[in-house]
Amino acid sequence: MEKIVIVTGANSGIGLALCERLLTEDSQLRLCLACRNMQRAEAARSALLTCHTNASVDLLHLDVGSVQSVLTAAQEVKARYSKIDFLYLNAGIMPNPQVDIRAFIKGLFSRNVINMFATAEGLLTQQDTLNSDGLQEVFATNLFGHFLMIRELEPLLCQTGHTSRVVWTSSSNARRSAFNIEDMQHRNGTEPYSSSKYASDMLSLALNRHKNSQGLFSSVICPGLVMTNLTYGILPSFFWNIIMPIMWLIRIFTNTFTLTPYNGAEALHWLFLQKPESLDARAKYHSLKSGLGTNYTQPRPMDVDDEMSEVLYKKLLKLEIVVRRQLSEKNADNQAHQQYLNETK
Ligand SMILES: NC(=O)C1=CN([C@@H]2O[C@H](COP(=O)(O)OP(=O)(O)OC[C@H]3O[C@@H](n4cnc5c(N)ncnc54)[C@H](OP(=O)(O)O)[C@@H]3O)[C@@H](O)[C@H]2O)C=CC1
Ligand SMILES: CC(C)CCC[C@@H](C)[C@H]1CC[C@H]2C3=C(CC[C@]12C)[C@@]1(C)CCC(=O)C[C@@H]1CC3
Repeated sequence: MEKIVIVTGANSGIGLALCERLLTEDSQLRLCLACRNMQRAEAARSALLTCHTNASVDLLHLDVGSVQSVLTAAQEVKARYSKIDFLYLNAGIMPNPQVDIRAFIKGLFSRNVINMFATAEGLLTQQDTLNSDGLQEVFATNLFGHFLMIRELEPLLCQTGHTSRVVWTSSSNARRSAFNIEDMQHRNGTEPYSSSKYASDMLSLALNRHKNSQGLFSSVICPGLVMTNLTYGILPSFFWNIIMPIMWLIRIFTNTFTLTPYNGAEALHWLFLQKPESLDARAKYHSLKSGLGTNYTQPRPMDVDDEMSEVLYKKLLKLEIVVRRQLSEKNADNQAHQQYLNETK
């Protein structure tokens, strides 16, 4: 039977590279590109079909940062498919990134230099905003929208006799010290990206605890440092091109500089080939590239604990109730307003 695979943020970067790799791996699979920008999604679909002429590639409109869009997209998925084999939760943003140059120069001469290049610890801050649902945008996009998607798709993801997988594209930038359980949306800090990625690590652990018995398995990956629209938002592309030889040099010391989307998608692809029972719920699977040019996947322990992941899971469930209520009130208001307009006409 054909495998159904959904990839969020599939129109560029690591998501698109993953789609390409999956179609090369299994020409029978049914791939669904879940994207907010349908023009770019069409372009991605055409590019994939150029190399894989007979492939089944569907498009789904999904703005994972909008509650209404997630609910509508999930309805559409339930109407189209009777099961989901893989749901890759890959869409992500890092708005208004700022590199702390002084911390970077200081770090260059410290013993922590390799770790600094691998994780960007102490180097990066972002400016976050509120979205139209009243949620912090980074939290809503990188974490909550995906959580809501899983909740909505539970009838397909948790079926007796069938195993489903969700895979989070996390980051080496995920850090416990950037996350505060009392402020899970990171309203008050300057590292919303790091916080949201750490939250996804914890949520994956909680999902495994609650859902493995219902056939749903969750994993977390880190793609390494990859040249994509996201990294071109941190420093301009010409700068990255100039320092490329240095980056190749750094790769000898930290294999995390995977650099191309193809390499970055290594762990996502590797997980597609693994049996879920063989995976470690507490591990993050890293895409790595050695100095000699070999791609490989390596599990590394995550800095997560059961207790905090459980608190986060409960808080997300509570927030889900709140946003659903707010949305139905908003929709009822809109309907009443529309009715009023029709009547006065
Ligand atoms: N590049 C890197 O070095 C690293 C990246 N990552 C993670 O990898 C993932 C993919 O990023 P990457 O390929 O690098 O960057 P890209 O910017 O190329 O890809 C991000 C994708 O997410 C989509 N997206 C963003 N916001 C939304 C939204 N609200 N709804 C639906 N789709 C959305 C983008 O679509 P659109 O075209 O509409 O913007 C795009 O397709 C992200 O989660 C990122 O955090 C992790 C570690 C390192
Ligand atoms: C190579 C140098 C001369 C200059 C690069 C310095 C920094 C801009 C980069 C060093 C480590 C990088 C890094 C990321 C962004 C760019 C760096 C800070 C990420 C945060 C990008 C997104 C992620 O999810 C993880 C990356 C970790 C490493």
